[in-house]
Amino acid sequence: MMKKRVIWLISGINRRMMKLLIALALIAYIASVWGTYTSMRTIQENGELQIERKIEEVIAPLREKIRDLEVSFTQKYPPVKFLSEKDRKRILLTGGAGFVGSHLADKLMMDGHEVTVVDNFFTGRKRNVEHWIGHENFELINHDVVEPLYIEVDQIYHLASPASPPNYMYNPIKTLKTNTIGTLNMLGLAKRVGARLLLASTSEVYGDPEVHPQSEEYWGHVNPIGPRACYDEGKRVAETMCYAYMKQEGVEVRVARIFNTFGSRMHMNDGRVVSNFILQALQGEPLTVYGSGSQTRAFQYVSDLVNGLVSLMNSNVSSPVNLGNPEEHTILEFARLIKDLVGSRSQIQFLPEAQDDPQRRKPDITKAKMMLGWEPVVPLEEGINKTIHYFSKELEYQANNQYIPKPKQARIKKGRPRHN
Ligand SMILES: O=c1ccn([C@@H]2O[C@H](COP(=O)(O)OP(=O)(O)O[C@H]3OC[C@@H](O)[C@H](O)[C@H]3O)[C@@H](O)[C@H]2O)c(=O)[nH]1
Repeated sequence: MMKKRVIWLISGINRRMMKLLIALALIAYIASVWGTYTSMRTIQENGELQIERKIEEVIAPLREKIRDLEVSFTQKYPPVKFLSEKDRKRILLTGGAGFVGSHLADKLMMDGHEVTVVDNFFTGRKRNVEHWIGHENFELINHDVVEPLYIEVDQIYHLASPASPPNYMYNPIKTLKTNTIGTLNMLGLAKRVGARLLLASTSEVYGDPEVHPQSEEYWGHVNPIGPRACYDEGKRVAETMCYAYMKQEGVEVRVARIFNTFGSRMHMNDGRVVSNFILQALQGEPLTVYGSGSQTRAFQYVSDLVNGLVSLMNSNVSSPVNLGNPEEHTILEFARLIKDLVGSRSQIQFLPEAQDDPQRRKPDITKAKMMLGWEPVVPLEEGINKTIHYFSKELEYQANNQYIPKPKQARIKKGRPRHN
């Protein structure tokens, strides 16, 4: 009965209806499959979105850190001028990580030159030039000028040598080697590559002067066998070498006779009067005056010296030139001035006078004024205040590193110092 009814129903549907029904069934099927597919997609997309959100949460702070690092990298160096190939010089700076050398490196870098600093780090410190490390115009080489150096340069500022009396007396043979063999090596390099060399000579070539103030014509009054001779005579023979290379080999030389200089980046243990007095005043310890304190000095701020050195290098003056500040003070006056500027209650303590200590010193800078148009511009008090600020910061830094420096005295060490 049932079977008959179905056959009757089917036979009642014509072919067209059949096709329509099949099409409808197909559409229904596709719609249901599509529905399942899209809902699965939504679930999947939601999942993916959540994962992405989670990843973003982790990555965002990292991305920020990278951005900060990129910013700090691009702002890392002090601004540097752009110089054309023609004006940009390749400059070698021996002793460039030291007190004066590092300030000179700053100026030459900021002027847009390519600077190679060479230092053996006896008194120089990496910290003094660390702000240039990685700069495309800057190179730092750990090298002792007593050994030859083979590089290509246009100018050489030859500053390598300990300069403070306790430091140069610490190892007199090494001081002599640095100023003689070291200078010969640098002159040899200048000759080979056709570079101009500026020697950082010193007011100490005038010894304990009998002429006052000291002009470049004065030949000096030096004890050749005293404790200062390693430096005084070392620099005197370095000058002699410069002029021998100039006359015999045609090397272009410049000789700066540098008078007492002070400023930031002087080593805490340097032992020179400015760093000693400031350190003692800041720490409330007695200011140690050697002898009666009636001996005189004239002090220049380091930025003035740096400008003088660059002017001299780029001038056509090949004979020696004094670079110093002619404002003369006794050491006792100087102790009182520093005590006042620090606002310290330190006492002044008189110690035995140092052997062969020059009694009077003051530069005659007529030549520098006339030939270079140079003279110091930083007033003494301004320079000292800047230096006091620097040393206070240094004391904080050292205290954080559990190291309290003590001023060094100008006494020769007992025993046989090492040298090489
Ligand atoms: O604690 C101290 C240190 C030094 N002094 C005195 O202060 C005067 C200056 O002494 P410094 O050690 O600062 O420097 P000096 O003038 O003796 O030598 C300097 O001369 C010129 C540069 O070339 C060198 O930087 C350095 O050799 C000297 O009379 C010295 O005896 C003190 O009275 N007390």
